[in-house]
Amino acid sequence: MEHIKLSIDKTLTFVDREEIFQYKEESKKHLTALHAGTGKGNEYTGWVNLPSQITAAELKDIQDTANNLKERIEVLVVIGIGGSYLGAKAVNDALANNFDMLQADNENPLVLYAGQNISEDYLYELMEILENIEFGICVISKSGTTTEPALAFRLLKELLEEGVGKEEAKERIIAVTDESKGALRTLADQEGYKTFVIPDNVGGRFSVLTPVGLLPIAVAGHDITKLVEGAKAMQEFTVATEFEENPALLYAATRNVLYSKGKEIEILANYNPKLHNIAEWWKQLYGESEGKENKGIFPASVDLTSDLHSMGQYIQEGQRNIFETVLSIAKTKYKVVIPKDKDNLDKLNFLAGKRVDEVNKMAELGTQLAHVDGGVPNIRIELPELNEFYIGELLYFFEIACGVSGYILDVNPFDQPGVEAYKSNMFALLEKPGFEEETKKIKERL
Ligand SMILES: O=P(O)(O)OC[C@H]1O[C@](O)(CO)[C@@H](O)[C@@H]1O
Repeated sequence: MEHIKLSIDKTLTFVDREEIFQYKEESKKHLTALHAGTGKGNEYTGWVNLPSQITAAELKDIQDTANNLKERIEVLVVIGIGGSYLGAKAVNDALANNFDMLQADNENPLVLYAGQNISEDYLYELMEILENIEFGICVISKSGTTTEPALAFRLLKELLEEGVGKEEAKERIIAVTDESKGALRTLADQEGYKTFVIPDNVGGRFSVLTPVGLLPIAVAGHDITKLVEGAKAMQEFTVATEFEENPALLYAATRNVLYSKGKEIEILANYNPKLHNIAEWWKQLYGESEGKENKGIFPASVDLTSDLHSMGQYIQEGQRNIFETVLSIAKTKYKVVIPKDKDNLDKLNFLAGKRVDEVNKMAELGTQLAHVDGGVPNIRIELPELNEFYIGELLYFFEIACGVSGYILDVNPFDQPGVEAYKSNMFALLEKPGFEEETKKIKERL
């Protein structure tokens, strides 16, 4: 079976293979600890075996719920923030037609997102559109108490109930949350919504292969069974494969060696706009997992070749504290051949007869060589093609590599204590009951 491929060859003018290979035993130990649940933050390692544990009955329940929604609605609004929406958006955008919104014959509901910001204009414009559309809501929050999604849900629930009545709204609202805790669980039980559970031992950023990601992906019409199969294939591959050929262990080790040499920023680059939100998901995964105790690689991303005309200058000649990881798709879905032009005013006839993808691939190779020459080590990840199976492999690959990498860095990759600071300031400023002391203190600083 073909898998996604990792190449570290273009880091080897910056680091020795031996420096990477010295992590062989350590990274294997960390992989074992993740599977055995014996490492730091082990109460949140339930995602490690998710792909092999998810049952056909669970997938069917998700698919049936998606099918039921599809019969009632034209738009599904996924309400969630961070890990409660980024995975679904990443997969949906990777697999959808680039111009999905304009496709009149789309038989699947359009998936939109809310609760991932607190912009009044965003919510106003969304509600304005939804007023004339048959819509449903999938509200997702593991804690069930996060302000952004709770606020959006309060508004959209009211809009939906006003539009179709409380009974029909109940059929169109699905809640994904904790089994027993949190305000969303209480509300969902009280209102009688269909619910799915985010397991206690799976943190938000590792939850894409639970109903958090799978339900919105199924509603958008993508094959969740194939997605899980891909993740399972990568789970098995990473367990069975020796370090030298193991993409996850090699990626974790290589990025840590680069980091130890001052390469503090990793840029995830793609050459296909459909992968833009894979990078957004990846940024939360690595940023929240590793950025703590004053340590961690800063995860950034670019869309190429677009950003070669904006960020390209910096990557080529700016501070030499970056390395790049390139996501490449071997085979396109469609074929577009460049035509010959009799006047050739644009001087592009030398490309006539070639596929657009050949140009894209040469841009990719040329950029990689230029960046390496400019002092930017390059890692390359190749997907044979963009489909559910290989996206599933990619998601699991990044997750398991993240766990190993976090352990090499010697942090707990599964907590995110730093996220609370802004929340407590915001509540103090908004004078939330219970924050009286904080309110007094923060007001003195203004
Ligand atoms: O699903 P929840 O509990 O609403 O959390 C959403 C996001 O907020 C965070 O907890 C950070 O505040 C992320 O880790 C998480 O993905």
